Amino acid sequence: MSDSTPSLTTLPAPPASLLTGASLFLDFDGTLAPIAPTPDGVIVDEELLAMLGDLRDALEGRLAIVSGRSIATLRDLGFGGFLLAGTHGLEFAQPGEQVEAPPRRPAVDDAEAAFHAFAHDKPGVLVERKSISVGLHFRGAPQWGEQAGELATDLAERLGLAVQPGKMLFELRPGGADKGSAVHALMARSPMAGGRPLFIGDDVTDEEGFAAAAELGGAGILVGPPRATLAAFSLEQVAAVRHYLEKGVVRPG
Ligand SMILES: O=P(O)(O)OC[C@H]1O[C@H](O[C@H]2O[C@H](CO)[C@@H](O)[C@H](O)[C@H]2O)[C@H](O)[C@@H](O)[C@@H]1O
Repeated sequence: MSDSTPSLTTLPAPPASLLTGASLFLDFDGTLAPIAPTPDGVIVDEELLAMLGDLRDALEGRLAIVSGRSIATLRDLGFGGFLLAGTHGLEFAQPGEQVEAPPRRPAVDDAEAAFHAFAHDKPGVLVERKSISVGLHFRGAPQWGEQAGELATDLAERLGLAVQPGKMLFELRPGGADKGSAVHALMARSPMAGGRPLFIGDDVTDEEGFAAAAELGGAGILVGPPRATLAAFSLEQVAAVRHYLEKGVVRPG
């Protein structure tokens, strides 16, 4: 995050005019889909995919999904036709093309084994195996959150991995990238180059995306209640994001 002073006041809603000429970066969980009790409890409906497809066309291709999910999972969820940045900026893929990603490190397997050892006698604690990272979820058993965080921090130090905090979640992944670096990388090439970056997200991992969008002359839109943020605008919830994005879709007739 940059040194700018974060704001705790309620931010204004984004004007629809921001969508004109935008290069749009969309987070997934908590932004395009409401938070569900478990990672695989999320549903992506056909209507959302169709609306995003229309919006991408209206923006001449300048729409990317930038998520903490792996690209394999984003494709399974139905986003195969979109430009994707996965695993918090570590993976990239153009529609239908191979994923550009670092290999899965043995250290991530070691972390996964340690997470399983921690979770096995704690109902509600869940290990999420991802392509090049691993998550420890405690949404189903919040009382274990503090210990989960201590374990993740300790493992990160011992195994040379980065801790990525999330919503009721700690992930371990290789460092060296974040959603901000993903925005910079994508803005340097087609189809995202040339537009004004607009990053919409809800989680702490989206703050680097807000910062990068602002650095490049655009803005961030925070989804959810006020908090310390580098976003300039806010939308209350997922339904409001969808309503806002629909304003950018040009339909014949
Ligand atoms: O960058 P995002 O697209 O927001 O992804 C961040 C993480 O989202 C997922 O976990 C979160 O959503 C789950 C489903 O709603 C919820 O059960 C969990 O508590 C949240 O932390 C996903 O499972 C992670 O892999 C993503 O990194």
